[in-house]
Amino acid sequence: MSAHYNTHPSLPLDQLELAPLSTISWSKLEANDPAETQRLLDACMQEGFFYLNLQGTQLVAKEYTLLDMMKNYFHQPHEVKMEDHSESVTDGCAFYLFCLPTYKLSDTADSRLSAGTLERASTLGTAARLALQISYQNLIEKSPEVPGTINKNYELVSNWVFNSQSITKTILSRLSDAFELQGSARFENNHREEKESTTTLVMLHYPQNSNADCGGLNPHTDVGSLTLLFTPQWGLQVWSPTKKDREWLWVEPRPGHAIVNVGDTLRFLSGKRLMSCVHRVLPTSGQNQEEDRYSIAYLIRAESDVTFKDSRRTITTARCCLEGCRRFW
Ligand SMILES: O=C(O)CCC(=O)C(=O)O
Ligand SMILES: [Fe+2]
Repeated sequence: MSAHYNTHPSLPLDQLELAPLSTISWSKLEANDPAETQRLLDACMQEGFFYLNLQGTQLVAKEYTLLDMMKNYFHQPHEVKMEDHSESVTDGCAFYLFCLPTYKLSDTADSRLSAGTLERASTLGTAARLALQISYQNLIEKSPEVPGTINKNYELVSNWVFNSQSITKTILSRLSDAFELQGSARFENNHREEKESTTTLVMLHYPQNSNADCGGLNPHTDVGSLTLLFTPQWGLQVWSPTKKDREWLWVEPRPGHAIVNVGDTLRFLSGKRLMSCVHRVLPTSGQNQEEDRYSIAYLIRAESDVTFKDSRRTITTARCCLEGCRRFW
């Protein structure tokens, strides 16, 4: 099954410079191993990106089943997909064209990029990628807007969301421990399931043959708290925050592992001690998307009312942060 996705058309794999990301063990984190918590903290402070070894978990067991569901969905005729179209990008359950909320580069990210790399951001209006998404809240409330495909695969999708929620909440809790945070200051206590938030599962399709102007995903930091990403395919790059000569490094897809990154909200909630690293997706040949690419991103976001100081030291909320980003694009 995985062979259908695990290709890498014309990338010279032996010549790619890979991001040297740490690998964190989920089983050790779950068992509350103090050394693993320290390694997690180091990864989130230095790179803001790490591999999470999830071998043996339900997410790894079901990854290709979910990818196959996505593949079947996205291969339907345009008119069929448009039945699930919705203008809303934050309220969840939308299939939408050309309007994925790729996030405004935060000021902190901005200063880490050269003008050259920012240029790609301006091509965003014609982006070719498509997304099927469902918010945590709409899913558990079984909102009437839940797209048919998700309703038909409710058990698969809801188990994916619950597992992703539990894993990302545990990571937040370990980071709170590492910072010795107490009570309402603890990160996980700002991400309570019963409170309103825009926590969302986004299933992405980068169509074959989209070219460099509209393919991929422009450089950005994620606006939320943590992103738990699964993809068996190449394309993701991170802007190295540590290398002196600052360059784009490829993130190798690793079977059995998710790629986790810190978003701006968690960066600000941590008083900027955690890093939200700039990343992007390139069409596989650099010019052209040589094959359909699929990725699954679980975006855990703080409760909409949670306040924090942004990079201008202005007090803002997770909700305003997201709305600002949508206006920007
Ligand atoms: O598709 C990918 O590999 C990355 C997606 C991403 O960066 C995002 O959804 O914010
Ligand atoms: Fe992202």
